[in-house]
Amino acid sequence: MVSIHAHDLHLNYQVREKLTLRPRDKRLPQTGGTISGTGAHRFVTALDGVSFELEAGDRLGLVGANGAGKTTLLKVLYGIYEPTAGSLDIRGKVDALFNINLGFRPEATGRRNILLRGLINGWTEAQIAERTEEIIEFSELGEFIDMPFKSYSQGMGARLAFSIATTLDPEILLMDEWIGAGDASFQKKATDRMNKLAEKAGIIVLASHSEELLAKTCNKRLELEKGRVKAFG
Ligand SMILES: Nc1ncnc2c1ncn2[C@@H]1O[C@H](COP(=O)(O)OP(=O)(O)OP(=O)(O)O)[C@@H](O)[C@H]1O
Repeated sequence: MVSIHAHDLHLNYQVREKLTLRPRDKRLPQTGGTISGTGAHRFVTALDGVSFELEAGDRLGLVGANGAGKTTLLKVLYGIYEPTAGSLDIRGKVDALFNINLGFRPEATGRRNILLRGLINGWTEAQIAERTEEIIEFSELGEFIDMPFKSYSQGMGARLAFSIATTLDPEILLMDEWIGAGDASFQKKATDRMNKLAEKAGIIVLASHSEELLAKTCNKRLELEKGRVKAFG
């Protein structure tokens, strides 16, 4: 059974800076985490005691102002960053759709990128071959699937990335504001597919600034403010 249990997660980024004689600006920033320390020991606290639990079927919407910590939390859940403190227990295979173009070869065709992307995600060639037609069909890219990825528009890239990431049955899918790139008809299809995925006992975590999208897609909401949980429910 898939689940995510996060308890009191902290994440500090260390930011090395040259020493300057400039006085520090004492104004509190409106956006971003909390800055502390000086010189080579400056830190940004991006996550500050974040706790929540998700079970199979949950679709969590992550909200918060710019710099509130949404992307950082997704990266901690994906294992890119180790939390500075706190505990994280994840059951299930995690896939992520962060930057749409990340992991795509611009010179390779869409079809070849399906194979490469699938291999990176740990699928066998046979598994990928079995699903390739379904991926192409869902993406509605038609003949463009045999054109190089660099000839795609942003929305076309988003269609392909989403189709690959969701066709290979992820157990836990993390997404960062990707969906805005798709047009209205694709967003509708994508929302239906995410609902089906979540019904198949998966977990979806989606960071977005669109309340409308989150209301359509998610059953839970976690609001971050300066790295702290402002509301969860
Ligand atoms: N690599 C990094 N080094 C230092 N600080 C960082 C780094 N990445 C993010 N931060 C800081 O961590 C805090 C949280 O950033 P994060 O990208 O998680 O915010 P976000 O909620 O995703 O914002 P947005 O809505 O703008 O995408 C910010 O204060 C940011 O300045």
